[in-house]
Amino acid sequence: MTPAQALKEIQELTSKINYHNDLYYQKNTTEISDQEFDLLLKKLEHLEKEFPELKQPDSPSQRVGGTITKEFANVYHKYPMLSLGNTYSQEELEDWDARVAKGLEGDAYEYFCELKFDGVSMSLTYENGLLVRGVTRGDGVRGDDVTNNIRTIRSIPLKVKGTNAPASFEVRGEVFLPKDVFLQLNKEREDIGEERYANARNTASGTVKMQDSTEVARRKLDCYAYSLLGEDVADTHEESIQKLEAWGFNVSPTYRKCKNIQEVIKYITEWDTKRQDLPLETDGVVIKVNSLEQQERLGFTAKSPRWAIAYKYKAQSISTRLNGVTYQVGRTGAVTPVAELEPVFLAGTTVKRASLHNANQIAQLDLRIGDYVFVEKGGEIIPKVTGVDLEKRKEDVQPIQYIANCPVCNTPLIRFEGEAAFYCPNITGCAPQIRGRVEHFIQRKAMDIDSLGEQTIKQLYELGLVKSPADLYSLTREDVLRLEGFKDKSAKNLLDGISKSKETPFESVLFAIGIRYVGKTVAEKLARYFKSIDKIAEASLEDLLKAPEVGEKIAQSVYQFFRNEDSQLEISRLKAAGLQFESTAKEPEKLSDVLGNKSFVISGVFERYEREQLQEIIVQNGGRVVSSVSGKLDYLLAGDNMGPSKREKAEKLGVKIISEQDFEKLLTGHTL
Ligand SMILES: NC(=O)c1ccc[n+]([C@@H]2O[C@H](COP(=O)([O-])OP(=O)(O)OC[C@H]3O[C@@H](n4cnc5c(N)ncnc54)[C@H](O)[C@@H]3O)[C@@H](O)[C@H]2O)c1
Ligand SMILES: [Zn+2]
Repeated sequence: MTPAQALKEIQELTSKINYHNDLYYQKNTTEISDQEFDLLLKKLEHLEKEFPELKQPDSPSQRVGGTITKEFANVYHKYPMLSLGNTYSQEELEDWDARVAKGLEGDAYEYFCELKFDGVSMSLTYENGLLVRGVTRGDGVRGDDVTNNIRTIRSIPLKVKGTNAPASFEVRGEVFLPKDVFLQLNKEREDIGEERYANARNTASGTVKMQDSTEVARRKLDCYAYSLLGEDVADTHEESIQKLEAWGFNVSPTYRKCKNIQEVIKYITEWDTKRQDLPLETDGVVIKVNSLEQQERLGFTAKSPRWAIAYKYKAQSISTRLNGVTYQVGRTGAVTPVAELEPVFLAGTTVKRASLHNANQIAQLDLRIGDYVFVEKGGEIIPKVTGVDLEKRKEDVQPIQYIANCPVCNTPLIRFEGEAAFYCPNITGCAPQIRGRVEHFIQRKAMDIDSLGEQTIKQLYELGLVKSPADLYSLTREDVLRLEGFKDKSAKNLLDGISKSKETPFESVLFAIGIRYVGKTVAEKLARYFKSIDKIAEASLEDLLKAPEVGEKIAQSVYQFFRNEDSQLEISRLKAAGLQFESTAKEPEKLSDVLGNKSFVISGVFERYEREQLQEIIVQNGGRVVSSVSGKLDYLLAGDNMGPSKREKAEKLGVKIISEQDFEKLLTGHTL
């Protein structure tokens, strides 16, 4: 290769890798697999070694991939947070072992193996036994201070156990979303018509950087601790891990000390299949030299330690024939394409179907029936199609024509602006949408009618007895006895269950009626704020936006829902059936008008009040709580750890920024 060719390639690789780094770390998405990414980086490193003078100033081989954000305060790391060198091959692992041996000049050494947890790394600082800071890796030198969010993670001790921890130390750990939590979260999102999250890692990373800690708490993040830093804290990594366990940190019990690289390889082989049963995603094994003194001797490169390496498992992928594409219609009318495959054995199970994200993905992959496609198993139960084996493509294969009509009711499909999915707009006449709405309605978090299940709903629909949730309330004993397997007693049970649901409180009813984007939390907030369905139905877009946590998307959806004739009819029938459409929660007493209709945005954490308490106090005293900073806002009530971007915006717009103490002054009638 000539230097000119090398330069061109180095420049191209540099900008390509930087592009994917930006997607991965800033936008929490990916366009290529980790393995492809790692291959690009290897290529670049290789070329840079051969032509060191051509290395670009922004080379990704010299820096940790992430960056800091504006939404959080930035903190310098006491010890830089680096990346890990990685390999996918046993041979390279043995080369690394040889380099370690050479670096240690013949001294004996041991390894310590841990699984490579796939989440986001976190630095946790403890002082006098208390958690004082949680900071993201950021660019490795500085990270985002996300302490408030980290405090919501139950497995991270706020106070360490025992009395023998040093006065000051730092713990490194991986924050992750357990697989089951991730699946549940996606199920809930699908249920209210939100797009599914692509994978658990990206979702964990996005969650850690959310502005609202109460929402973070609901997401149920978890954390595994894997390193301890401080002065004279331990002699070996093993000892650090034992201390972390003793102090109450959550350490994955999957680690093992290994005498040599052969034992390491045994560990790697063993966990390749066993790791599938772990509660979280893992993508490899991290191998560390056990002695901390030896770690120090081996030192670091620009972006990773020489005393550790990540052995990454190749994604479990296989190629098989795409026999066809079928389409599923969900409760919200969203159409999901499914790949029908020539059955193939992959990672312990036979795979016949795989998910195709949406029409865009089919076009992007340029999929054709009869193609050989690569199928990959990630954390999801259903495998996904990741690419086409072009070498095996036959000449006569035709591009896939995405369907134009609903596969169930034949209504022409529509697409909403800015969304990738196609929808069947026949809300009241399309079977899976109708059944899905009833299933949503009866679920535990909604009306909680456990005497009804999917099968019964299906039968009720097929017999023409239930076409909407309201129909449930006019079912008779005779109707129910027509269902297969129902006798006197079971029929009575079913009807009693339906009847009892009339007592379900308003906020659950509001969730049950299935307004798009209105999940349980939002329903609770709306119910609390507006008090009755009539108030919500009358609310203008502007009124809706004033409710806590309601943004443009939710406001639009709620507004449209109540202007739709079918929903109006359904609500009036449910009202007639006797469901609860008013909040019975006690009205917060009006205490005064001292805040004179002034508007407040609440941000950050407060010493003496919870956020919700502040909201209540403001309303009780004649003020209003709004969700975003604008020129019309009267006060930004700022607590600790408020995002700098909010502050900046308020300053720019000339909005008064007030403290907790200022707020108390306002309450006693002072002006500021
Ligand atoms: N697909 C893409 O477009 C894309 C883009 C950028 C990065 N990536 C992926 O991210 C990787 C680079 O990310 P990186 O620099 O964070 O490196 P890395 O994720 O490969 O390794 C370093 C990280 O491993 C984590 N880790 C998990 N378990 C650990 C343990 N037991 N001990 C120590 N650390 C542990 C830590 O969070 C640490 O920060 C790439 O190799 C690539 O796979 C993919
Ligand atoms: Zn349809």
